Amino acid sequence: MSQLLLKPNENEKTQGVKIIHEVTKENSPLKYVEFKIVDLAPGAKYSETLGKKECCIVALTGKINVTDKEQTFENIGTRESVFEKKPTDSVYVSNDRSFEVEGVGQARVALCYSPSEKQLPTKLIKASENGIENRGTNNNKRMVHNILPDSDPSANSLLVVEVYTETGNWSSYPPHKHDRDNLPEESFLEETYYHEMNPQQGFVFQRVYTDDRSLDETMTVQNGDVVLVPEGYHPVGVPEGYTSYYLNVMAGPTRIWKFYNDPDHEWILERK
Ligand SMILES: O=C[C@H](O)[C@@H](O)[C@H](O)CC(=O)O
Repeated sequence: MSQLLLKPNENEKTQGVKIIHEVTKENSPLKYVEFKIVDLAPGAKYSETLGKKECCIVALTGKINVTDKEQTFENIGTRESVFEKKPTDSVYVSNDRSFEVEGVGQARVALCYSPSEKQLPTKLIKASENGIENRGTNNNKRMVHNILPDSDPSANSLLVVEVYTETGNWSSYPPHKHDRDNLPEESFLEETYYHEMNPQQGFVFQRVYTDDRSLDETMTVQNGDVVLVPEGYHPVGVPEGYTSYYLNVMAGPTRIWKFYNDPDHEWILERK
């Protein structure tokens, strides 16, 4: 199995707190992005102290209370399933702060991390503040919720977005990459994908590949899997009958999302 494909692995940290995914600089090829999926039982609490990194706490499903010991945000979260296809609430917490997340009911939380030196204000990112984009044409259509885009100055290096791709469509397509620190042509952003499928037994194909094909992995990705994108193009194809969801975390030396399309496939953008 590809080293870039991570299957969910339940690790009960404390009673009612299960770590489903934990991607760190120590256990992955990534140097900027770190990521966790945490399941919280009602009343269960997960806490963490951040060093020189920032965190976007995404209420994926269910409701949570979040505090950074100075502010508390209660009952945040808008959906019981990501496939309700509505934006959710998130909380940004900066470097050198602590936070605690409590499950109000059963909840799944994504913790999205990247490097941060200059402490910024803790911020509730309300669902209603997510920019919604409908991208693409033909069978390349997808809906994007911009949770923490590069147009939002609330973070130092972190970018967070969620994407819905319907039956028989492709997203992160035409294949694009952002693996060179070469602005204005291209920015270098590592990326993680946290995938969900509806119905749950579904799968998508995701390819991660470089121009020289020194990296060229095509993965069958299932519900709850994480895909790491240290470099390269990273298109996703969704089979007939299924809806794909993924949460993207991106970070690199400069907080700009400037991607470069694979020249072999960029022509599809010219179609009417
Ligand atoms: O680089 C960003 C990720 O590949 C996705 O967020 C992608 O942009 C989603 C899409 O536009 O299809």
